Amino acid sequence: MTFEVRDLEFRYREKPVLDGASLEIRSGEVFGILGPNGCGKTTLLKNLNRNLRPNSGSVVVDGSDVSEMAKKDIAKIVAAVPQANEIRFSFTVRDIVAMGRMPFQRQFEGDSSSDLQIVDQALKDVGLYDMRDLHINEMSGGERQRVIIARALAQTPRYLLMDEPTNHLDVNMQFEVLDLVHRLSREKGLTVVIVSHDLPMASRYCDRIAMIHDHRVMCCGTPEEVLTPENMKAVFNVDAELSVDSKTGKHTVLLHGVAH
Ligand SMILES: Nc1ncnc2c1ncn2[C@@H]1O[C@H](COP(=O)(O)OP(=O)(O)OP(=O)(O)O)[C@@H](O)[C@H]1O
Repeated sequence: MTFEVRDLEFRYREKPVLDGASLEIRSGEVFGILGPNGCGKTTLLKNLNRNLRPNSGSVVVDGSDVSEMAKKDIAKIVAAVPQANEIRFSFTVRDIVAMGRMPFQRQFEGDSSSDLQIVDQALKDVGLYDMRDLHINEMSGGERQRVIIARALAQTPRYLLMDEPTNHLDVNMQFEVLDLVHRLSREKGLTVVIVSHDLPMASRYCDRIAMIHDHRVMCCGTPEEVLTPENMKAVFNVDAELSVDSKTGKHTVLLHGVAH
């Protein structure tokens, strides 16, 4: 089972963003999409679940072209955690997480007991079970972010798309959230696609990384293959190196500064 992007071209009106982007995301991996501001990471992510449609090329999930699938069928397989989590109405946390079950329900059908179990598990997974009856507008930015992650988990997806998921989170919560999705990937085979600016976090958690540069996938591979000093200089103009954290044995990126 894979998520494939084949020779994708995407323009906003006349503005070319992606031109010939191709990659393959493998089942069960944590896959990072990195690149500088404005290179098209969010645009690529939105093409994966047909939030946007490419001008040419295709996106194929588990053998099916997403352009030929019903939105509801895509939502049964692919859940998204978008970047901005504006929720205008005052729903409770539980109500919002329960929205993740909608692709599996008929119109006007209520939550079944198995839906409720899945919702409660998602709330526990993100540490919000005790806050389930609060209204979303009573919560902090980081707590809201976890509500949106729980809603996506309640979709019981095979693929979880996360756009800068740790943006509003303090460092402890960044580790909690990334540890959680990493564990779900290992234990339940969830495939996680993360758009990020955080090179140390990406190198620590991602099995493979795609670097977007000059409208295409410049390189794709393991952190060792992609996060070379040469690539980080070429793409971000920084002097940086991939290193192994002596305490955890995990990858990290040492950022020395602007390249000269
Ligand atoms: N709705 C839109 N209409 C027109 N141009 C857009 C739109 N959304 C994004 N763009 C432009 O397309 C380009 C790619 O945007 P995108 O958000 O995909 O980049 P990104 O790599 O995710 O950026 P960042 O790291 O800053 O979040 C940018 O130049 C952006 O200004």
